Amino acid sequence: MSDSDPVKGKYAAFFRGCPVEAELLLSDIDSERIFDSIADALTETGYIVLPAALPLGISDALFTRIASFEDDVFRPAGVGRAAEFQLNPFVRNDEIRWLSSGDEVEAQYLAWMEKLRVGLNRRLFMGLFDYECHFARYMPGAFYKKHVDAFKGRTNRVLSTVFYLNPNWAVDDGGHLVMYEDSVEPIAKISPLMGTLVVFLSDRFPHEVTTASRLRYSIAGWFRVNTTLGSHIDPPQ
Ligand SMILES: O=C(O)CCC(=O)C(=O)O
Ligand SMILES: [Fe+2]
Repeated sequence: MSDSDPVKGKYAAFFRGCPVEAELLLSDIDSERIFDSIADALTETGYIVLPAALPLGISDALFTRIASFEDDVFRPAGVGRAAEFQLNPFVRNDEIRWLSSGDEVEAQYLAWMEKLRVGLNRRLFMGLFDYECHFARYMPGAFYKKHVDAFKGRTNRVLSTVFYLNPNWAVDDGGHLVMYEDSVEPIAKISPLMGTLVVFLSDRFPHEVTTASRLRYSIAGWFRVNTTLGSHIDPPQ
């Protein structure tokens, strides 16, 4: 716990002697501030890049987990949902594995995203209903061509997240997330560096993953709104 931070400093004396509770509470104070920044950025520009949003222990554990998976844990990623799902290796050739709360480490990531969901609904009334996410592994040479995660009015995915798990990534390694808005010029070019979290409005920013020269790990996820219609319970779109 650091006394130099004004908010932490204020509570430091109070919590001296009970470090576990203090750290837990302080990490909540940290995440509330991060949720403020995310909410402000979504209102102002529609996206944010945060170099170290989650507690370091969670990033490290997620990296250890994805790096320990055998090859057969991953499935080739496809394009389109449900009945429209198809493999299209000319568009993307990464491999994925969905997260589930059955694993302790994955549960910690999902729990942080649940706090973010509640935090954003409270601040922006976004009506975020649930969250789904998968690990992604891009082998050297893999890419994901320019796409949007959601088409306006045709999807229940409203907010995209990407979290990177690549220690010591160099600019020359490629594998950038390149984001566009209205023009052909990119608005952002993001290195997939360990601990970086990107959050953006799903229907607003076409984006691509450029070819990487080394193995690239990430967790891509989407907050969804509930689009239950009549007898169709939250249909996939
Ligand atoms: O890994 C990334 O940087 C982005 C991945 C992506 O765009 C997606 O999975 O939809
Ligand atoms: Fe995407």
